[in-house]
Amino acid sequence: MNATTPAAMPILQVEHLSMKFGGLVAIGDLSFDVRRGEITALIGPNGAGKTTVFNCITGFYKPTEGMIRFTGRAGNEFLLERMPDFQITAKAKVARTFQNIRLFSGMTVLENLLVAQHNKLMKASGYTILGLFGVGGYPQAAAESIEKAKYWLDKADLTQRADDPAGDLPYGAQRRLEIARAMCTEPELLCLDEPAAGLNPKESLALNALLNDIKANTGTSILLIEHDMSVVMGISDHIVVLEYGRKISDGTPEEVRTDPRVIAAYLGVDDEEVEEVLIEVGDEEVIEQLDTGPDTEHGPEASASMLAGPVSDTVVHGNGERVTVEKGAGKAERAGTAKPAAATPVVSKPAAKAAKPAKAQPAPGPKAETPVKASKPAGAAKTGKAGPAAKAASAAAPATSTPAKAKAAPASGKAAGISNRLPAPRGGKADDLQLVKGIGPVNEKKLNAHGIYHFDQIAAWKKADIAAAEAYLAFDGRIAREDWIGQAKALARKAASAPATKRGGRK
Ligand SMILES: Nc1ncnc2c1ncn2[C@@H]1O[C@H](COP(=O)(O)OP(=O)(O)OP(=O)(O)O)[C@@H](O)[C@H]1O
Repeated sequence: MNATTPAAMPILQVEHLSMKFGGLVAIGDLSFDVRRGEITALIGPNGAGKTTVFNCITGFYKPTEGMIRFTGRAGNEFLLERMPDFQITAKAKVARTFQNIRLFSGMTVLENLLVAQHNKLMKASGYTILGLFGVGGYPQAAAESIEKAKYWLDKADLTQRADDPAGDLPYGAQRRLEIARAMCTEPELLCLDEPAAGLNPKESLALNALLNDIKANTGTSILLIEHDMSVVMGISDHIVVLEYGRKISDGTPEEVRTDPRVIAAYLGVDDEEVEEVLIEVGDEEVIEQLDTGPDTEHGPEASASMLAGPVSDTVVHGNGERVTVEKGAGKAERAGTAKPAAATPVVSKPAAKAAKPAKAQPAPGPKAETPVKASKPAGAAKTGKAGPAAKAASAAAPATSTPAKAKAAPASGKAAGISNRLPAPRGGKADDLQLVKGIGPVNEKKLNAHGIYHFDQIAAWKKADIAAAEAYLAFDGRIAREDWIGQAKALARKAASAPATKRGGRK
């Protein structure tokens, strides 16, 4: 088999794709391949253009420019941008699921799988009532459809629920049913839009198993949009990263997870996960340099998309390598807050960095396997790194490290918009805000930078403060969802009654 046989050809070639909505460029000159039989993930921060790419591939949108070439198993070639959506499904055999589950919730699980095969059954009936009464190939097609439905019920671990209404299934099972239903159409390419959204870790594992099974046993190629990095990194062969509608990285999970441009785009994950990714990458200095807050010149005030143009910055790695990083897609940037003074690199920071000798990059291979916690000491053990000493110093004297930020807090006050900021922690000792579920180390740092150090400050937040904090942390609705105020009130009460020494205790 040579490189030009259909089996060796990518199943999908996206070439110079652009999609404009009026003046907004949702996708700009995007090119990437989906290789046959592989799982390709499309990731990026919210609004990066992922769903728009899906909508162009599946015919929901006609792209402004560019070509989407689909090559089937038999060598049949289609230019999807020229086809109506129903033909993309029927002829090119591209199936998709949506961000929001779209099942027939009143039908049983089995019926959902049979309905998916409606076209095939109608064809077998010859589109006549006689077909339904057994004339022609209908009975055989009906039997095959039931067999196929049973097969996918089993694969999706739904056999026990076959007769239950689809709407009664738990969320994770509904997601698997959607995929099983799509698979009943025997697609060559399966496009999944955030299949792990809302799943718990156990359900995510079940989803991974189902997708791996599809890859191993059906020959269906998978293109998925996903924010859940455990799914993306766990099952993808190939990852394409978008930011502001442009491709910023394209490679294996290992290549992408260590790409500073991807780290800058925060892998489309929440702040706590960013920290984990950076620790895994082993280059803590990158986050320090990227954590400079929103860019006022190129940020969301100018545009929610790439109209603002790429924002470049040069990041110096621990090993002395200088890498130009395109920034600006961070959720905080899009939140529309002005750049807080606290976020501006303090004068001492570059000096401290300059003093740091080059550090060895950890070997890429085993690092991916290394648990986050285990990789921490490795980072700290890097040759001659000044960081650990600095960290030790800050651990020993937290009050002296926070005031540096605190001094900057008043300047950032107006931008922050949180009413009860403090210039410094009371008594020089901040509460351990990480005790509030949903506040990780990165968010604690950000809150401190905004003059929030104590549980009672969070407990006293009003609606406007929550909105301001969410804009800064880029947590739409999360503070209310996780009841930070309630948690903080309880923690404040506990802290008030506990001896002073316990206030800063970790979880
Ligand atoms: N029909 C539309 N009309 C106008 N603008 C649109 C339309 N569809 C998408 N956009 C814009 O295009 C940009 C990309 O949106 P898209 O939904 O593709 O991003 P995404 O990466 O899928 O985001 P998310 O992860 O939040 O789903 C956004 O700025 C969005 O507002």
